[in-house]
Amino acid sequence: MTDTTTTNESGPVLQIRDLSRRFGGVAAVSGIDLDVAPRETVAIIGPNGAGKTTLYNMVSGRLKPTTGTLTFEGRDITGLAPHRISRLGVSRSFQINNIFTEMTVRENVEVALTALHGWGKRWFNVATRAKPLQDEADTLLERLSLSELAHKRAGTISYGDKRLLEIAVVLATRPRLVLLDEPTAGMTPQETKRVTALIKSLAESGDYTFLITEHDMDVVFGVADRILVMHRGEALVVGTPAEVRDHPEVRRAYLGEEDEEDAEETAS
Ligand SMILES: Nc1ncnc2c1ncn2[C@@H]1O[C@H](COP(=O)(O)OP(=O)(O)OP(=O)(O)O)[C@@H](O)[C@H]1O
Repeated sequence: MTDTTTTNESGPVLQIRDLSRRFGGVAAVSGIDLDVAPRETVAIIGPNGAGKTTLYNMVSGRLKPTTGTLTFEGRDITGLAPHRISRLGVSRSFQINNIFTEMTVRENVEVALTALHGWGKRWFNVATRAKPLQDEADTLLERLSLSELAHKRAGTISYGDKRLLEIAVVLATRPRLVLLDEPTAGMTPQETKRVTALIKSLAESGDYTFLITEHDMDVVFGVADRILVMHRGEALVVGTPAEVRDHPEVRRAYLGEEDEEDAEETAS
């Protein structure tokens, strides 16, 4: 059996144990074990219907597990509501609908920062005066390559930039675990390349811990420290990109469910 856990001196950020979810007779996720260490980037991949979304939705609280446990920083979060899990420090990207389109790019980040600092509705007054907050917003915009768009209305920027802004907003809440759900979905190849490089640099900064689902294998192999490969609800293998790439069962799972050309791309 594959060991899908890892040990870390300071303990895992996220610990998944024997996690399962059934929908009637369908075992969407079965007996998943996974540890995500601090500052690690773990990607979940697998063919269509493998159970990635179901697993991801259990971690964020959108779905309750049928059995098993989820532990975040030593605390049992199994079955907690999404907002409670989020308040504990697990932030997920929302695919753009957490962006205020009428506000500028910078204001969007400032709103998220004021929420973090607990200034609530006074955000605008505070935001226009508080230098540390502005500096923090600038730093985040710079990290996401959005500085040049800081004064543009968020509704007017490109799709790829909106996704980056959305990541900036998520990071502004200083999450200790960031869930990115298909961060490059719907992007042009150029946008995908740019976003992949940025996620990689954020991951390499050592400031964040990421759990990512993604269909694009170039993105996955470009950013992940470890990859969990799911197949029919189960963990087929977890390992480094090199281990996963060379794993015969992974090749077979993809070869079995995709056409040969796709599978070769996946494995290359
Ligand atoms: N709400 C639901 N009700 C019934 N069955 C479901 C439900 N959600 C998922 N399933 C089933 O659970 C299995 C896993 O689905 P899931 O969406 O988690 O897979 P996935 O790996 O995310 O697939 P994809 O890559 O196509 O998004 C599939 O057989 C799917 O049909």
